Amino acid sequence: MQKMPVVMTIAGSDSGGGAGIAADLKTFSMLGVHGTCAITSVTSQNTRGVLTSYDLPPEVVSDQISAVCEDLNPLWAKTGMLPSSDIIREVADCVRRYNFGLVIDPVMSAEAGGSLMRQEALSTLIDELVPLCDVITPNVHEAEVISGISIANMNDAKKAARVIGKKGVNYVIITGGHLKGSDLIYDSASNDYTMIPGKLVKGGTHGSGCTYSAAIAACLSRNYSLEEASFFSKNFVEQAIINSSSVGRGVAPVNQSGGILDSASRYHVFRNVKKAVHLVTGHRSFFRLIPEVGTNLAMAIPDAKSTEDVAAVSGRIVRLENTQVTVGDIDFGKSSHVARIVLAAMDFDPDIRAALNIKYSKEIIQICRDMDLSISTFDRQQEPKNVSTMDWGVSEAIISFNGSVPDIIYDEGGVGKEAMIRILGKNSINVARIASNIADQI
Ligand SMILES: Cc1ncc(COP(=O)(O)O)c(N)n1
Repeated sequence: MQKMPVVMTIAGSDSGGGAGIAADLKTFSMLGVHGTCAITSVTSQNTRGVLTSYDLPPEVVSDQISAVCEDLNPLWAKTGMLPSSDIIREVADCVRRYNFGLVIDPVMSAEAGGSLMRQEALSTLIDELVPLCDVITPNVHEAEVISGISIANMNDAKKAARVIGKKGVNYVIITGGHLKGSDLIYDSASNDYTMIPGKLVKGGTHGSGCTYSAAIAACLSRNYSLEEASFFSKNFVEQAIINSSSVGRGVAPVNQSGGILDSASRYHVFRNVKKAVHLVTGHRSFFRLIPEVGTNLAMAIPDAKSTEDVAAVSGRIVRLENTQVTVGDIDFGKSSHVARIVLAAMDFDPDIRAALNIKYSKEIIQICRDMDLSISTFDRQQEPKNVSTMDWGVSEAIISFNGSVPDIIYDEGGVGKEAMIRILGKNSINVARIASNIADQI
């Protein structure tokens, strides 16, 4: 039997399942560590805010921590909601007694409203627990409160991080919802700063801070360096935000499984495109089908929303004498043309996720007919101004085919526009096989 790292969260419960121990345990589970928990407070909460909270007696908090530590021996823990000075002191005693590594997420209030910490507890946290921790992960607002410095830009964030570092923390990570999406890591031993670049992603963020600090603790327990842990955790939270779902009427909770599903489907699509590219580049006569503009072969992840979700050959497949070669690597977001064909087809049938373009000739269309492929067409002369040809043409061909996606969509070109055939299918290997069959016959 394999041995999983054990990680503990010391935090509040959120009845709405979005933040606190719910977010932490979901994160631990997604990151392959065994999650344990010590509950500090039971909040009656939903996506619209905290209604009431009931703090557990401090000794019940330390009892839970002891029960976990004396059996499961977690090497890392994270704290979330620590509502009172008494609870913070119990936690500090436990950190000294059991000596686990500690990540502090200095939770002060709920995003949707409601304080999660008594006023007097803040100085206890700073004076008695912060000096015992390895990493603290405040957002900009929390960093302002702890450091007393107001933060408008990266320079202010650096000053605040230094002040917080002086309280006895090894690493301060200021998370960047307000720093244009970038995070700042301050290493107080070497006085170094590292920026982890990011982007502001759209989606629900309830539980994002909890998820981030839980991911850091999980990564550290798997022996990631702090920089690797922050890089990974940032990406994990971005994916959790992008994949959030509005399960209630307030702020949508993040979805920890989003990133993993996304990476898994990207990996699957990447491999599929790679095999498909091998099929056509290894074919003895595929070059005969390559149009002037080159061929591309694209496949989208399920639920693709933009060309970023579609993998293709970055510089297309081109003819080189009597062979065909790829120019550039397979990657997501590198094809606009063929990727748009896929996205347009997916609007009609989400199962059709791959496309490949080849040159047009009457002979090739006849071969397609003989192969019993379904065929539709559009006329470039009819194209309205200010539309994307791929979106418009592909939709036209599908609409005139009674709304279902045919195997082949072609057009005979226009002034300065090369005529083209597109092969569509469920995955890129399928369309590459069809292309190879056509090439066999030409
Ligand atoms: C029990 C508990 N812990 C932490 C948070 C903060 O999370 P958020 O700021 O995303 O609401 C919360 N709302 N509830």
